[in-house]
Amino acid sequence: MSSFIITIDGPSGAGKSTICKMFSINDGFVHIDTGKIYRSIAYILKEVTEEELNKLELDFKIENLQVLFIYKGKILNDIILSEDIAKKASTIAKNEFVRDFVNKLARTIAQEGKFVIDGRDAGSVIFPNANIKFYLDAKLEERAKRRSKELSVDYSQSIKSLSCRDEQDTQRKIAPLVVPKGAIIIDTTFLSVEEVYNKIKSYF
Ligand SMILES: Nc1ncnc2c1ncn2[C@@H]1O[C@H](COP(=O)(O)OP(=O)(O)OP(=O)(O)O)[C@@H](O)[C@H]1O
Ligand SMILES: Nc1ccn([C@H]2C[C@H](O)[C@@H](COP(=O)(O)O)O2)c(=O)n1
Repeated sequence: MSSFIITIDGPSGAGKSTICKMFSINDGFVHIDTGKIYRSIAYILKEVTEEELNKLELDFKIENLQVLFIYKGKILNDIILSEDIAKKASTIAKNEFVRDFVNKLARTIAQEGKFVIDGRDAGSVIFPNANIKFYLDAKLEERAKRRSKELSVDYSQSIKSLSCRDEQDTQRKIAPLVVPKGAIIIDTTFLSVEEVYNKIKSYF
């Protein structure tokens, strides 16, 4: 069994999922969004305990090169996009047992084929031997602008919730958001989506 793995890490709103989707459409990579696994757990479980998580039957299927996360027959991907779910996801992501669950699921999915995987620790912890690693960044103000446009929420509210998540995601003890060893850093603040994609492609 063999797989070709690209990891893309970075803070919320840096443009990771957007670029991963382009890799699916243009280059045939299966996209695994590890944030969606954290969000699914946050959405399903009222209280996230190790016992509840061990019983959790979170299924997945790959459709059109996207990994869909399924609970009791319901696809969760499009109903876990709110900033409230994201905040809860960021909070539960501090737990070691939650991280172990997510890492195991991501590795199970990426067994054979071409995968582009985004998150906070995709290249540092989940796939340290990835074929190529990227770290996308952007200024907080630009990320908040993007997020408030996408979710139709107030800009100052976006600034608040993104800074709170940045703080939690970079300061936690286990697998904090870092630039993975060997990752190529791209600041997307002043780049269009196409410019970011072309820059990444120039490294292949
Ligand atoms: N280079 C860019 N220029 C302008 N807007 C962008 C750019 N990249 C992404 N966006 C927009 O910013 C928003 C956030 O992008 P995206 O969801 O890809 O970020 P992300 O890094 O995956 O965030 P998260 O970790 O929260 O999932 C989207 O609405 C997307 O269309
Ligand atoms: N590899 C990952 C992916 C996600 N998380 C946590 C931290 C994020 O704030 C939250 C939601 O992620 P998003 O969908 O915004 O990418 O999930 C993490 O800790 N590690």
